Amino acid sequence: MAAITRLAKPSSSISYLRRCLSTSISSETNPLFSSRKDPKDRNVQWVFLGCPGVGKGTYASRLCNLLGVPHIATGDLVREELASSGPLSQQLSEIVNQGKLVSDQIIINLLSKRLEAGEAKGESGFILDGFPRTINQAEILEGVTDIDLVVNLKLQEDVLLEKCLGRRICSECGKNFNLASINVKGENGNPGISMAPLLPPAHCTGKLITRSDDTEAVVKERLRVYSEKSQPVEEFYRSRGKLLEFDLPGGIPQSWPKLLEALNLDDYEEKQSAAA
Ligand SMILES: Nc1ncnc2c1ncn2[C@@H]1O[C@H](COP(=O)(O)OP(=O)(O)O)[C@@H](O)[C@H]1O
Repeated sequence: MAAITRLAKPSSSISYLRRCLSTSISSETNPLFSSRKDPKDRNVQWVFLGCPGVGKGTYASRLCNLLGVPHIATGDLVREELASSGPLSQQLSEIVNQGKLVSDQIIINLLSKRLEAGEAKGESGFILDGFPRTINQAEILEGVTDIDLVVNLKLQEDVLLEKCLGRRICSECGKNFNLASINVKGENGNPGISMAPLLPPAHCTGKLITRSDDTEAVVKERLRVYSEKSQPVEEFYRSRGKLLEFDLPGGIPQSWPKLLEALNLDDYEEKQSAAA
């Protein structure tokens, strides 16, 4: 990922990226494109798409543990910046708490810093969660590196809202839990869905917090913004033959094995646990 990190350092990273990308230098001679390695010689470069509350973070982080790649969630980068009370903090808090998207420029800068830090630690490959979220971000990413696969997680909208409202985070260990108990009956040929709550262990129970943007009004706005700005990103990757659609059949116990199967990783998990 040297390309993105090197490109995005200047504060005007997007216009800088655009300038670089519009040059007609070939990929062999342009060092900006040196990260376009043969997929055989590097770890996976995947993207997770899906509406707020669908479980991108849960499944992306599990896959990252399995595949040994970093889980890079731009929402986490935004929240870290918010918590740091740095110069961007106030501006970001207003945007996030209205359910709007942060500017592409700020996101690219946060992502670049994260990739640069990872590169310094010798990280290779990634699963991106929550990026790209606009066509502009998708084009920028496409311009600097190869994405092998895009997983599009899907759940019906009423379930998404319940899941966001039930979401809790342990303020000490940072783990995510969910208090919602979902039981939707099948209707009009659509299958029903059940998801058991993901309850915290006793030592986290008294330390649970709710994200400030997980209120009903803000979640509804985030869902609206997703369909306006991020659904076109699904089409962007679909038309490039990279999109894997995955309808979650239930909670983690039902969905995780099916997801591994869809990714042809069911054998991989068995081999990994046998080797552990
Ligand atoms: N790629 C991005 N582009 C613009 N804004 C982003 C991006 N990623 C995260 N954000 C901001 O951070 C907030 C939280 O992101 P995230 O944790 O991914 O939420 P969600 O649960 O809505 O998927 C978003 O509502 C948005 O304001």
